[in-house]
Amino acid sequence: YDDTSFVAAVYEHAVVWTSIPGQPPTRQEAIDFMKQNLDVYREQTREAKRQGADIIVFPEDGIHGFQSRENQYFYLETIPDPEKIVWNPCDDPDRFNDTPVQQNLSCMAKENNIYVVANFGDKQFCDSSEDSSCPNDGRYQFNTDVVFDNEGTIVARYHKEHLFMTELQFNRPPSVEIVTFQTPFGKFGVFTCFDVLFRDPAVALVEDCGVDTIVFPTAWMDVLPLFVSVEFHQAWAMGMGVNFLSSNTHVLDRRMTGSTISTPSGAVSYYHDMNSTEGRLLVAEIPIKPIKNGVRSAELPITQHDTEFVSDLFGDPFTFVDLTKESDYVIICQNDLCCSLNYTKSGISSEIYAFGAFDDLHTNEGQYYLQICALVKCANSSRDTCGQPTNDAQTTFSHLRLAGNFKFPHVFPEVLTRGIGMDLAVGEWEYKNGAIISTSGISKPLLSAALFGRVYERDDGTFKHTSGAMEVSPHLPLLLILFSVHLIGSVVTV
Ligand SMILES: NC(=O)CCCC[C@@H]1SC[C@@H]2NC(=O)N[C@@H]21
Repeated sequence: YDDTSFVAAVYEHAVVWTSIPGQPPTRQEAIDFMKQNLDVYREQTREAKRQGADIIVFPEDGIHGFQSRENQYFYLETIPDPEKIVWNPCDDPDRFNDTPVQQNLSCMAKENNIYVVANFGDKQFCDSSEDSSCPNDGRYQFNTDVVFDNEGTIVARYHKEHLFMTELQFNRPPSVEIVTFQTPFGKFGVFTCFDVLFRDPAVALVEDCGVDTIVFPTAWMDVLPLFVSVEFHQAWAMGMGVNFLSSNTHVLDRRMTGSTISTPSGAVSYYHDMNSTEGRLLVAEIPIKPIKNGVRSAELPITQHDTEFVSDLFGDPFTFVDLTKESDYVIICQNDLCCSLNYTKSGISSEIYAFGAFDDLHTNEGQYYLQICALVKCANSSRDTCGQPTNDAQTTFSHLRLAGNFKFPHVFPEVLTRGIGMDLAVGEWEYKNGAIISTSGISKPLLSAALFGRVYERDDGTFKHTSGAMEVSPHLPLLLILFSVHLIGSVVTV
């Protein structure tokens, strides 16, 4: 690294694992399995260093795979808290019992003079007579990210806060952990996979701790059109104005692929491949201090929408309007959110696109409040397929401007096109003043473009829609004008 940039590496790993619930392995069998993954990690760490990397990130569950709670136990080590104990497992391997994974990772970091970020399971024993939250089996099993510095010392340990619904093998930590680590190439924050949908610790690391770069081990299952790994993780980097190093596991029968090295200007390097069974190393030079976007200006539509319909997008009833013309300016609203789209497209007439708004509680696979403006390719020519997953498209957009009147600050811009696999159209659009803008067009067929707003403020139930009794919107006068225009438009149409 120099004073302004460093070299980041992420490795998407095709994890070697087996799990037969009810038939736990012996500890030695578990170690032998993990060793197979660690051998790959060692080889990739060496290669990353050869390419100049200062830090390498490995994926969630990449060392032990996906286990039942009972089986997971045999893959766990007790990982000491680096805030309390300074430990270099490579230099001092016998300080604690039974720590082969930590020794292996620590020596990998030391031998290659590189920071290593890895995810595996931490066990912490507890006593229910002293700790009322202590699990029945007398131990916490934490989904854990561990960071080794370039000499092999453990410098950070993070226990995942927001476990995904299938992660019954792990426990949530007693309180949310906000974990940072300082390097010669900037301040880093760490969180894991499903955490990215929630405020703490993710947003706190950026807004309260001022980190420059997030390291993000993940085991992310794609869901088209708005939850594709590389699309969502690039969007988070752009929306939050930080570097984002996402390393995914590569398990195709679970729809897990897609890793990125992203900056606030978009992905510098990414990998997404549903055909190959191979892992992939990404290495890229990125700025130590990411340049953040300017403050968003409120974008407010001035006319109202055409014929509306409601269709489901990943469980959310979006209010959509379809794009009937080759070039148009359309507005669509739902609850407090109004979205505008200016576009020019060319494609075959059987393909339909819809532009929609969603402003409500998302309830599918977790509950969280969203405000989303989304342009989507419908799965077929029927309107009720708008929002359904499809990776088939032929229509291109030669001009695009997508905005919304978001009044909450966390908005993530997403663009997904059909390339050989999933494609992010890097360099063909920008996120500026709160809008997705493509002036010269997006060359590949468009699957989706969206402003994904996450309304953390409503999660605790104290903020409601402006139509509710709790709060009066500062935009109420404008919404009334919009609504009147809508009514007039409806009367004229009738
Ligand atoms: N390991 C995890 O924490 C996986 C969670 C990420 C999955 C994302 S979040 C919402 C979408 N639902 C999915 O099935 N995949 C997406």
